[in-house]
Amino acid sequence: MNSVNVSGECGCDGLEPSSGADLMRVSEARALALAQVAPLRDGQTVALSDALGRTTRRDIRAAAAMPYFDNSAMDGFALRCADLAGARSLPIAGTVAAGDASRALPDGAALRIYTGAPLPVGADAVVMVEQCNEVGGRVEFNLQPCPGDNIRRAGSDQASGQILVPAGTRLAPRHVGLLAANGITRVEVVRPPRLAVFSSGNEVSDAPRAPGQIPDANRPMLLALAAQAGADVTDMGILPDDPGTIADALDGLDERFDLVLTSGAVSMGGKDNIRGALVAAGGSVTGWRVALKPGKPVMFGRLGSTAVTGLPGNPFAVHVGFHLFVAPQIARLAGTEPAPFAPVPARAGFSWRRKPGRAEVFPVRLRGYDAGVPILERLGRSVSATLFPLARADGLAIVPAGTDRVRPSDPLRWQPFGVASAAEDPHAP
Ligand SMILES: Nc1nc2c(c(=O)[nH]1)N[C@H]1C(S)=C(S)[C@@H](COP(=O)(O)OP(=O)(O)OC[C@H]3O[C@@H](n4cnc5c(N)ncnc54)[C@H](O)[C@@H]3O)O[C@H]1N2
Ligand code: MOO
Repeated sequence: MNSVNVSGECGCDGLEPSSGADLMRVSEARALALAQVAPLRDGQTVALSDALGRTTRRDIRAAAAMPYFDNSAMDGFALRCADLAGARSLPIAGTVAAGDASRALPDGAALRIYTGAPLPVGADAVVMVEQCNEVGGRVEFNLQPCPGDNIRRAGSDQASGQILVPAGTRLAPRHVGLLAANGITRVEVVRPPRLAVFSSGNEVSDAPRAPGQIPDANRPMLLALAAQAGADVTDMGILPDDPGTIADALDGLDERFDLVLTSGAVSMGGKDNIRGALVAAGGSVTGWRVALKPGKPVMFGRLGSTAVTGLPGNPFAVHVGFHLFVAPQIARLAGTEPAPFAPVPARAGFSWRRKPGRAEVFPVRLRGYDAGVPILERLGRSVSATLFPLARADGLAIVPAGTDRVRPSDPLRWQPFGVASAAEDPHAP
């Protein structure tokens, strides 16, 4: 891991270019990114309707066994199996629907019952309506039921006191559903990490007019990525290429934010001021430059107790840096286990000769499946300044630093963005 001295203690400014040999490996950089943050301690209680994407602070336990009461799994007829001995039909004594109070099953009779209705006291089976004929106030059964048929027993899903959702879970719609099913309307969650997003560069503008100016791609993208990852995001605008102004903007941010994100001005150019400005603001640079393409000049640092992550300016490098380093930082702050990057196995559907030395992340499209394994097509030409190939990708794939060649059907690992659009899985139901 390379730690960049920017304090001046060695008599230099510590910002000289370093050789390729001291680039951090991606795994080292990720560990360093995570070391800049610690799980937040403060919690808050929110309504279940506001809990999506928030992280549970404690185990949430079931207050009662579920289902609450014995009930019917089908629309049909509830009966006592023994009453059918020697008979094929029973008189219908009435109807019990979901929402009705529990009632008793008269001796030698059946009750019409609907799904979810409480099982009548004395009944021991439900026969589906499809397996019955109703004739003049009686029901004829086309099969001999067994005790327990089509009954959902009280407590058969979960016991009282059982953990429904463990601490450290980022709440997804399925968790919201389970908690709602248990009558839970408020949950204790971790305060969302407060995250500040800056862009930088004299050329970057929200309303480009002058020649040489370009629209800001990184700030809107980072705000969207961070919000999706569960952070409480603040748009801090665009910093000019001026070290003093950047240092002033960073000064004091540690009191307001858990993580500060910048993009641009972290490489070798005369205007690449972020590292120096962080030090001038009283912070420190804990690592810089990763053997990663795109995203080599990434900087990790701290300002008081706040992590400062400096992503490069090139927009695709920003996207990649977010997934590899910032998403894990947000997860750790929020108290969840950071997910591994690109854990899904796939195979190449392309050939590619490349210069080894840096791990490379590239946009891919799912072309199809071979015996259930995704076959990926590589998009774009490894240009980190463009988002165009990324926008039509199904995910990101990664090759290790030593890879100089990828042949068709070579194994790869990838990170799908969600449901892939194009390909049909022959193994799909
Ligand atoms: N001599 C070297 N030059 C460069 C190196 C190197 O190692 N030695 N690294 C290259 C790599 S890799 C990258 S990535 C870039 C990153 O440089 P910076 O982080 O300093 O970024 P900038 O120079 O400020 O900007 C790079 C590029 O991105 C555009 N940009 C910046 N911010 C935005 C934004 N918010 N929205 C859209 N586009 C943005 C900027 O205009 C530049 O074109 O450095 C290489 N150079
Ligand atoms: O990080 Mo740069 O984007 O490798 O070109």
